[in-house]
Amino acid sequence: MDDPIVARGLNHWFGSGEARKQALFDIDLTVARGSLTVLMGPSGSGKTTLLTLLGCLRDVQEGSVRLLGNELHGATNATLIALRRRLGFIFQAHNLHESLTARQNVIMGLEVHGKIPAALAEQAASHVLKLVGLGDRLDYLPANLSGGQKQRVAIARALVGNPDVIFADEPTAALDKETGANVVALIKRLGRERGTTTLMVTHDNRILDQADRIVTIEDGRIVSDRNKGAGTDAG
Ligand SMILES: Nc1ncnc2c1ncn2[C@@H]1O[C@H](COP(=O)(O)OP(=O)(O)OP(=O)(O)O)[C@@H](O)[C@H]1O
Repeated sequence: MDDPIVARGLNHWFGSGEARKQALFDIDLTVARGSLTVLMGPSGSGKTTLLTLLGCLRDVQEGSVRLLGNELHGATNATLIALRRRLGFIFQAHNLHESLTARQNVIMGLEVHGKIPAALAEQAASHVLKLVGLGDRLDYLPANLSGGQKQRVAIARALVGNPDVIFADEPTAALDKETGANVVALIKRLGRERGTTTLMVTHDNRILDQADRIVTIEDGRIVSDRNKGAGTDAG
């Protein structure tokens, strides 16, 4: 099977004219199916820019990104929309709907898949909320949840649609030790059992220990690529 993420000669700029600044330089990266890859590096090094480019949240300006077999450079809107349905995003700003309960927020993660019978959607949402340790908070509103609990709702929402690829930006920052470990264990299990591929920006040591691979970016360039598991290789 094709590698789910293949970037070649990826360059990216922000701004225009005199203010134009290059954020990524000639990035080559191949990510193996089912692996957990961590992106790390100093603030401003380009981690989020790379994550959002690979996750089709930003247009590719120069170079190639093949995501799940589809070229993103010049891709049509229809292709991008279809692809996004196969992705799960966990970002720090959890963007939960304040008027919806935890379970209803997670059900929102299924809506991109079209109409799903309500009972089935509720069952799926309850199941993932239990997996992230919120089985006793299904009907709570975000206002009545802690920061870490809200983050877990956002994680459940990203996972409920069985994404092929998960893109995560510091997903465990607001979590206590045990919950953070549980979330990573869940991501690892999805990788093993379903071949879910995860690319994650983090400095969390608990995750670095568990990662298959650690890619370090500095000043928009990959400066180190450490393969801890088998089967993955630098692009
Ligand atoms: N929308 C933008 N407009 C202009 N410059 C930007 C924009 N987004 C990012 N940059 C610049 O691109 C570079 C890379 O930023 P990026 O957010 O990818 O870094 P990062 O490694 O994710 O940083 P952090 O760890 O602080 O989140 C930085 O110099 C940043 O200032």
